[in-house]
Amino acid sequence: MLGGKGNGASQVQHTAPVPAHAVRFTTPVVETPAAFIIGRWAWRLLAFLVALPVRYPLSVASVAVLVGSWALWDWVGPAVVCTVAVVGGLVWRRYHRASFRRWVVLRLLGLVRGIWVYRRHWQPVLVVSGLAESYLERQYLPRIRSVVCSEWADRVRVKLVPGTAPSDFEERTPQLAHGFQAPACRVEVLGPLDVVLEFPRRDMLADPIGAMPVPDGGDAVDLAALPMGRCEDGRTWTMRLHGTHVLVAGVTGAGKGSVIWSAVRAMLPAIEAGLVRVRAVDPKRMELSYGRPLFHRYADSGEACVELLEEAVRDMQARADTYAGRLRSHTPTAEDPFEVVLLDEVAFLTAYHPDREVRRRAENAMATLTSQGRSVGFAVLAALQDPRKEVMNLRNLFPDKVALRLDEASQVDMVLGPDARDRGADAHLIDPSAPGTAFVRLEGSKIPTRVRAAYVSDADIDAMTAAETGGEGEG
Ligand SMILES: Nc1ncnc2c1ncn2[C@@H]1O[C@H](COP(=O)(O)OP(=O)(O)OP(=O)(O)O)[C@@H](O)[C@H]1O
Repeated sequence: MLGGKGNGASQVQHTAPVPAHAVRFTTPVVETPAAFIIGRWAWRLLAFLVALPVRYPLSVASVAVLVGSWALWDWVGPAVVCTVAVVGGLVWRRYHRASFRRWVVLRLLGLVRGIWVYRRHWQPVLVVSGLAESYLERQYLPRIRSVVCSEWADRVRVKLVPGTAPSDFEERTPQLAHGFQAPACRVEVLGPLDVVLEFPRRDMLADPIGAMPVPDGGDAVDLAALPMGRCEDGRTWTMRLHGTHVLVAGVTGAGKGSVIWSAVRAMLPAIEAGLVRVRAVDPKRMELSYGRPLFHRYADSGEACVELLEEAVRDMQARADTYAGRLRSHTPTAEDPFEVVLLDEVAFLTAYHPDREVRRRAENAMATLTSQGRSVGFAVLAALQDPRKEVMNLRNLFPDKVALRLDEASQVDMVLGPDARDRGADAHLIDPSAPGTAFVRLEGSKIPTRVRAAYVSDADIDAMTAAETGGEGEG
């Protein structure tokens, strides 16, 4: 029988725990003497006091001046110091508002928000969102190193607990944003165990941005940094077009037109000077037809669009032949202008056109332009509503992408790359009432940045075409 002594099985009570080992060694618990604990506290207090003048030089200097003046002149001293400080501050603010904001207002704000918003709620928010680590019944929390306020956001620099990774934070950005009552949270990795959590305080992109000023003259046009609109930190959003290709993706009404027109506007003097030539493919006949006089070539029907693309390919190959063995990069000149191919709703040609032959030829021409055009001064700026592979399998040939409002969360990574959503590029959550808002990866940054394209109105386009045609385009 199974339970019998003869089969070698020992008698075990059903409810008793089964020991993992016959002998268990446990660490002896030694009580720490109180003197050690008090000594450690005293040491930490001393280290804090010694570090104070280095960490907070202005605050420590102010307190020292107040105390010194009080010691020297009784209450008159602090009264005089405070009066001088207040009057000096008012004069400073009156004559140099920007530096006063940077050095006084934003620093004080950082101090107050650091204590009141972040340090006060740090432990509960991190514990509830699952970012606190436990080991041998002790809790380990990432440590706040500093809180710095800019005009639009709080940057909380954090030292991670060894053994954890920045991706733990990237996965919990919604919890952090809600926990600290911010509209969003972005994670930037500075180094090992060193990350910055960026919490926007206000939306610098809430109001529409008027068309950017047209550069003065062809020489002022920087094709590597065309002014397109504004970044969420208030800086001008600039976009490279020379030496790259740009894909602009967004649902209908997301503002693809404003990205295309802002780029054309930023190149206008160079177009007039003959340093840039634009070919426009406009199958919808709505967006680009308005500015026809600005374009070297324009096409709207399926067959004409493909012919335009194939002509661009022939020109590109002819230029590559003349450059072969002589030149390795392109500089725009009147003889060899920078050639831009604008494609509005590229899926019309690659997926929706009923004629399979047109689709095949369009895709071949686009693939050739995007894979060979960069170094010989050909760029493609294409707009697209649906970024899925079935619709546009050439999207990886576009090195730069702009993600306007998208339909689904999964489309964000299709447009901006695999980790874009984890890093806070919530293009699917862009407010439909803020067209032109997008996420882009700026040069030299791995973090997607929120931007808003300037709105180029019909009147602005009229003025641009009038300038090109010497007044005929007006009205
Ligand atoms: N940058 C912007 N700032 C403010 N409003 C904008 C901006 N861009 C577009 N809009 C507004 O949104 C409307 C739709 O924009 P637009 O036609 O550019 O979208 P789209 O993405 O090209 O849509 P579709 O694919 O249907 O052509 C415009 O008529 C305009 O009123």
